[in-house]
Amino acid sequence: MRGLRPVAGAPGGGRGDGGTADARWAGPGGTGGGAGAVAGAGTGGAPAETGGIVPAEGTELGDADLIRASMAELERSSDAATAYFYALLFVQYPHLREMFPAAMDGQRDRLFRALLTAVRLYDDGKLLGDYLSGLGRGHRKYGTLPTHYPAVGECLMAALARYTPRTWGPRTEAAWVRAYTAISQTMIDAAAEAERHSPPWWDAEIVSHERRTADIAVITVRPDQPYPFRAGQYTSLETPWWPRVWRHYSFASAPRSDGLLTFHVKAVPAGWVSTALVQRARPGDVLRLGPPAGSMTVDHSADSGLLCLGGGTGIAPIKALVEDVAGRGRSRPVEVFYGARTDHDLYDLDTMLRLQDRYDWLSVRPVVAAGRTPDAPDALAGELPDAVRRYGPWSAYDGYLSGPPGMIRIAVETLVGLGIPTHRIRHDSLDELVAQGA
Ligand SMILES: NC(=O)C1=CN([C@@H]2O[C@H](COP(=O)(O)OP(=O)(O)OC[C@H]3O[C@@H](n4cnc5c(N)ncnc54)[C@H](O)[C@@H]3O)[C@@H](O)[C@H]2O)C=CC1
Repeated sequence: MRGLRPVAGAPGGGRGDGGTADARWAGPGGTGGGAGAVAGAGTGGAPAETGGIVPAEGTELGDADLIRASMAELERSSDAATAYFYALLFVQYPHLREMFPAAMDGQRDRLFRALLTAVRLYDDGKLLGDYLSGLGRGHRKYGTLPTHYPAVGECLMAALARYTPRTWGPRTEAAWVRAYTAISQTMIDAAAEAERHSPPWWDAEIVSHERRTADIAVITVRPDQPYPFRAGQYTSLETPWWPRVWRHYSFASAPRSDGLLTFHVKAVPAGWVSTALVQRARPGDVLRLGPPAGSMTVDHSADSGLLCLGGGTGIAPIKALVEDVAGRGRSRPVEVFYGARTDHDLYDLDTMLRLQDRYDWLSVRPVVAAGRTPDAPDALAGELPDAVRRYGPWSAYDGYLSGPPGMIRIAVETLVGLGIPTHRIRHDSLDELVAQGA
């Protein structure tokens, strides 16, 4: 796999032959060690022919093609395949069950989305490496060990073999074995590296809980150890009420000298974690936080202006970005469009307007989708992307987008149409956002 390092000490001989015949999943072997050999794909075979990982020149593309074709076939039965995968995993390795939430619905989607993301990034070694490293660091909070990867690999191969009958064969299996071995090793290495300087999770006590509307709370926590992160990033969060159910929340402030962290949470229908956080959580309750993630951060080496669109609670990381720019003490135009369904939903408008009063480089424009706006008489009417189109020019700005996935998709199109190239538009992964906040 391009861009991924070869597995140090991977079992097998490393023919790099593009996957003829009998490759078997044998598990990664490098840092952290301990990942023993297992038979693959239910075929009960000999240890792997997986060594080398980066196949000989010319065979890489073959692997990518084989895996993409396999994923395209899998997509049609992804629900059944992931259900089969987990059923097999828990039957064969019952001790792993306790690492997963009681209800597995969301978890099934997560596995499939992670695979899709890895396949989508397959040809971009840097992005793929970053993504997998983040995944590896994030898995520490679940108690994932290097020895767990072969079990997952074995069940994944079995699920692929069963649910992709048209594309499955020795070459595809070999391609998957190489890919999974490289993926696991990258995750294991990243986890081992993170272990040297940070805990697997942070306990964080709620120190303030402020209900802003019937369904939105602003929650501030004190982590038990210093929590390093950058403005614009997010974390994963677990509540005591829903063990092993983790949800993502963006930090609503830049790092503060008192070490406190703030989140904006909206209770969404059927959102167990968000509803518990808004309705049940109180000061004194202790949450768990995973490591920081996300790359919607400010490039302080540039001078370009920031065009920020924050939809609903998506205003949280935008506020953090504004504080970050302010903290650098340099004037840099920052234009914030803050959208909500109704004026009543502009729960953080006062804070944003106070920031605007303080900084002459900052402009904040509320945008309300629906009807009359007695609570925010100056608000623009319409959807966020439409409002942005009425101003500009924006081609010299970098775009920062935060909010519902539908808004982000349309805003990307809008900003590209207004002359901002995609590489200068930042937002969190839409795959991650789908699971955000629920
Ligand atoms: N880092 C991030 O990107 C963050 C994302 N979020 C996400 O933001 C969302 C916030 O939810 P709510 O407050 O209920 O937002 P909401 O549904 O009330 O919408 C907020 C704004 O987005 C606009 N919008 C929504 N869907 C749109 C679409 N399809 N096209 C164009 N504009 C659209 C609305 O008009 C409104 O201005 C959640 O999905 C949450 O997961 C929250 C925090 C951070």
